Amino acid sequence: MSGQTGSVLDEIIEGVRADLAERQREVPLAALKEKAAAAPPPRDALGALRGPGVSVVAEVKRSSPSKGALAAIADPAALARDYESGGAKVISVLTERRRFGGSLDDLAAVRANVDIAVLRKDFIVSSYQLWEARAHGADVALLIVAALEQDALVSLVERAASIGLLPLVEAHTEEEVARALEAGAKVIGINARDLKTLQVDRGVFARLAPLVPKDVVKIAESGVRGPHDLLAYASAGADAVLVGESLVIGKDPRTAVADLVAAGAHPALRQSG
Ligand SMILES: O=P(O)(O)OC[C@@H](O)[C@@H](O)c1c[nH]c2ccccc12
Repeated sequence: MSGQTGSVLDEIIEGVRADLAERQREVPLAALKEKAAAAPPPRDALGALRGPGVSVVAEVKRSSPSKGALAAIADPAALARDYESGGAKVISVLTERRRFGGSLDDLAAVRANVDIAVLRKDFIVSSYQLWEARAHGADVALLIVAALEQDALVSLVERAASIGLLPLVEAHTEEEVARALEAGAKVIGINARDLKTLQVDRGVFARLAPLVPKDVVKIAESGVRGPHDLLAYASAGADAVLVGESLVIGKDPRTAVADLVAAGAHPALRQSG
């Protein structure tokens, strides 16, 4: 590290901006727009997330800033197919390269090999990245409140929707939830991990969920080790959970997803039983 005082998030975004500038030099926006026009039409991710039970969003993630290397994932499409056959409703693909080991090629490979909706998980700071997402077949794009000024958040939420992407707006604090709602988010992810410090606090979801109106889909993100964490999030009001690490480090991702899906199928019954 350089000895600067920036948070982990600041450092990640600095790298993202540098990589983005390079891609922008290589691929003109007009070319991306043409590619987006030729991409398969967006899947109904909102419908999938609102479906019965707790939906599972399963993530393709090779490494993370907190843990370093997690799994090699030589064939992201095969992993995504396992997730899909285990009952995942959406596949999340980390496309950030420096800290998470992902790429747009991973996104395209996953898109070509599953039928369900696909989320581009990255640090989106520019509408160029939304066009990239759609051009590589994404149906959903993550927008992280902590990474964006409010004006930028508002315009990226609108732009995402206008190009057919469902914006998933991520918050970690009360103020960020308010900003997400202000920006018109219909799907809010509440991340248990503070991206500035990388600390996980699974209690964040239960504290923030009551601030989100009923008609807004709530996704509990990070820290799901297995069915009992899913049930805890479900009882705090989660419509869906987003799970990465525990799936990629396990031996059998298909069964791991299926176990989560089974736990989420009848949460109300399980809580009272
Ligand atoms: O691996 P976990 O603890 O199951 O977490 C998955 C997901 O929530 C996490 O990867 C994540 C949530 N928000 C993000 C924003 C950027 C990068 C990564 C993330």
